[in-house]
Amino acid sequence: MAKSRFEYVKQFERENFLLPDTYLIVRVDGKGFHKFSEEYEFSKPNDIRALKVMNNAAKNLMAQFPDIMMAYGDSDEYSFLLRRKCSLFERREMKLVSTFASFISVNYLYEWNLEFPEKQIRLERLPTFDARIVVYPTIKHIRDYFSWRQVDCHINNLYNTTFWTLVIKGGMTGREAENKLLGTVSSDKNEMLFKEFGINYNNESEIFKKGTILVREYDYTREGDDLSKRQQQRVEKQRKKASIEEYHLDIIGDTFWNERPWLLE
Ligand SMILES: Nc1nc2c(ncn2[C@@H]2O[C@H](COP(=O)(O)OP(=O)(O)OP(=O)(O)O)[C@@H](O)[C@H]2O)c(=O)[nH]1
Ligand SMILES: [Mg+2]
Ligand SMILES: [Mg+2]
Repeated sequence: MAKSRFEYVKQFERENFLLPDTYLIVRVDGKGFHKFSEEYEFSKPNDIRALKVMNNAAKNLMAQFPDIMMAYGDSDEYSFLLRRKCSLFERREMKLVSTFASFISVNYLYEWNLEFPEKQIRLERLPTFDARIVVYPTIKHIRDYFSWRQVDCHINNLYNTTFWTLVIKGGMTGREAENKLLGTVSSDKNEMLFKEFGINYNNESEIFKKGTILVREYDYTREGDDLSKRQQQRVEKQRKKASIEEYHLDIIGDTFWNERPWLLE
């Protein structure tokens, strides 16, 4: 094909092919959801319907890309684990990051319209998401990564639950509640909720306390380099057909990982 004299500009493009044989985690996060949640009047501290929108958008993403083995989400964020052998977009970083960000944004809007037909999204505040991708070499990193996000969910949720209880039930201003919580640890907040408001934090919904785990569940066949082309295609097909299950587990710990060896194949 004849090249135009302008074609040389293409040489300036750069591509980052992510390290092969490593786990990839893509994390998406809603842009300015503090404002977004105020504008569309999310319940405080947690809006179960908004979480459902987020979870459904993440499920759509998993259904679209069978290389996503599992995902974890809370608040306005989701982390997706891509399998070690993933060759999606030839592991091109920019392709992966931009596709995930745009896919989650449009799916969030789509799912929002199904869940909240009464709350129309306005052009001035559309839901948009950023995305980043991190390469991890070992299973330990992946397990620690998901524990990190889940602990973060717990810490934020305990804080938000106490903060909004002080404001809504305790009649404090935001500033007053903030000051009261300054320097407190988990046990202080638990005690505050219980003693002053009769709320046992343990009885709060699991989805709020522990976040949501989405898992691609299927009959496990060991993969690896030694599979024939035919076997590989069979495993590939299985992965595509696999069901995507939603859990709200106490901890993403040993039992979770040991029961699902294919996630970290
Ligand atoms: N009331 C309410 N607010 C929520 C809920 N989920 C998320 N949010 C809001 O969304 C924010 C998400 O936090 P961040 O992602 O750190 O902050 P952000 O405002 O999105 O800012 P950037 O991510 O930096 O663009 C929270 O701080 C809350 O204000 C919810 O269920 N209810
Ligand atoms: Mg955000
Ligand atoms: Mg966030």
